[in-house]
Amino acid sequence: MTHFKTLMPHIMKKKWAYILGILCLVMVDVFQLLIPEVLRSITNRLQQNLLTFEEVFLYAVYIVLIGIGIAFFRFLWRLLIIGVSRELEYHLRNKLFSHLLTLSTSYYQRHKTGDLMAHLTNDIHAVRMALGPGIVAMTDAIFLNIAAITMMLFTTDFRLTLLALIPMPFLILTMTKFGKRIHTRFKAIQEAFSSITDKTQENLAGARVIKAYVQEEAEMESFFQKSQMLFSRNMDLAKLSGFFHPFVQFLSSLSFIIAIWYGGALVIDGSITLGDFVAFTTYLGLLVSSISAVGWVINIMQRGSASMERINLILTEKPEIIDSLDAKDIMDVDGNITFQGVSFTYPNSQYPALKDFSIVIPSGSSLGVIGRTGSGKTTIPHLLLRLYDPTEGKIYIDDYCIKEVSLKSLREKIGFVDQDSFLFSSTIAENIGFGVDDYSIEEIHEVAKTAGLHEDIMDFPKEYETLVGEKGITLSGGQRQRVSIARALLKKPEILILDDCLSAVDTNTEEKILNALKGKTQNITTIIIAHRVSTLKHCDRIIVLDNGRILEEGNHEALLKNKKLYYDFYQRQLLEEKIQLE
Ligand SMILES: Nc1ncnc2c1ncn2[C@@H]1O[C@H](COP(=O)(O)OP(=O)(O)OP(=O)(O)O)[C@@H](O)[C@H]1O
Repeated sequence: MTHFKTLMPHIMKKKWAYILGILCLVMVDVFQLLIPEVLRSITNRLQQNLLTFEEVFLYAVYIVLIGIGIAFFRFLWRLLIIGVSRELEYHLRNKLFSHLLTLSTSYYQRHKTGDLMAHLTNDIHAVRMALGPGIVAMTDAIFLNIAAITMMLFTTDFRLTLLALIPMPFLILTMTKFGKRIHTRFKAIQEAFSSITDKTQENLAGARVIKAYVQEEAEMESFFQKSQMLFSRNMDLAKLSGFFHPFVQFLSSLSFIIAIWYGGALVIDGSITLGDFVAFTTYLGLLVSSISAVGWVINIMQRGSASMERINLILTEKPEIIDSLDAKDIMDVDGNITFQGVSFTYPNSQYPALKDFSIVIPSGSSLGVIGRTGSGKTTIPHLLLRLYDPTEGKIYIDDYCIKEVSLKSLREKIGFVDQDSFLFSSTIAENIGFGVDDYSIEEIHEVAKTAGLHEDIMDFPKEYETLVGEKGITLSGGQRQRVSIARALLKKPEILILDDCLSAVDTNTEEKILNALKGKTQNITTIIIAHRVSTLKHCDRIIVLDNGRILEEGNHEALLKNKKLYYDFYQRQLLEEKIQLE
């Protein structure tokens, strides 16, 4: 139960709803405990042949009133306790989601999406079940058990009560023993569920690749294996529960056997009345059902606790990249960028992605970055945005060391178009406006025009209101890239970084976009990362990266004269263009 500590502040805020709910629950139990007393009276009056029609009517009224009382208080406790559990679920879901968004990029590298989705669905559900229905069943079990035993002891016969209670310690022992095993098996189910959610998520996201590589059967096979694993773990739990519940019922029925055998004898020898016997067995019924519910309570609490433990693991995870204690906001900046002896190795990687990398990019200038794949190009914006912190060295924007400024203000200054061109499943206008609070449709049109996208959009049936499917699936690769460029421009950033985001457009369109961008980005420091020389040739300065180091630098003409790697890239591009023309 210690795992629920995380929710204590929220639980304390709702303590009155819980207390009132529990009082209502106790009222329901009190009404339930009145029923055996009514039955005792009726049976005694019947046995003595004293029951009149008026009395029968009166007893019927009592039963109806008890029913109304039960219904009324049951409605109230449901509203209060289940209501609170829903609120706690709501807070936990929001807390977990907000926390997940604060975690650093490296966290997502270590954890799978499906796993996190499972936390957000199954685990939160299990916690809610523990804090709502679990609390209800626990209160019921405690109150009804104590009250039923007290009533049995004091209103019938204490020897009969003690005898009927003999199986109860065995019942409790069985339930505690099984509880632990249920906990372990439930945890195993949750893990298998995470794994299958992850597989599903990955396969649906990669549906096109799977089809293109005719991997449907292989993927199905691997999915079936995971599904089989989930099934067999569920079966393990079902087997345990399947044995557990009947066994609990068997132990409880022993109490009835004792009650009928010894209680019957007491009625025959006149020590107790028939009414006492009927009331006693009704109390025993209440007792047994609430003790059996203890099994369910243990089960549900164990599940909730296992889930809360998993959720706590995420909640206690500290983001690696955070604001320093005295972080200040970057105010107006010119956009000078300085990398000073920066080295960086990705977590889980053995090789540095950047080695002793130093460069000064003056404000308003453009820097082209080219290099073989894996040479460290994308790592430059990753470090500048503080998605990761360098292992060595420092990065400055103007005179601000980026580690000493607030992440929010740093990232607000930078417009980054990454290779993935990730789009959300909303309209084109909303995708362009993502991250900007206040924009007009005219501004959206303007940035779309600069990104060479406006005409394409106007051909869509709903123009800017066209819904792009999940991840922009209804747009072409080039259109997705241009939506991402427009999104970055709308931010009006001081620094603009385009990471290989023109690779899916032809060289003519690329030329047009670059020209339009040039007009709009004169005062913006621009970093353009590309594989094609054509994308970079107009940059003020170009660097060629190799193995995380600068191999060459200069402008297009100077680099061509060098006749090194840049020249090779250029020749290759010319050759590719020639082949395409033929
Ligand atoms: N998240 C990561 N975790 C571990 N290693 C990484 C990660 N991202 C990149 N790397 C490694 O760091 C090195 C530099 O990667 P980077 O993405 O900067 O290269 P790049 O030049 O942009 O490549 P490309 O042209 O293919 O985009 C590569 O060896 C790559 O394998």
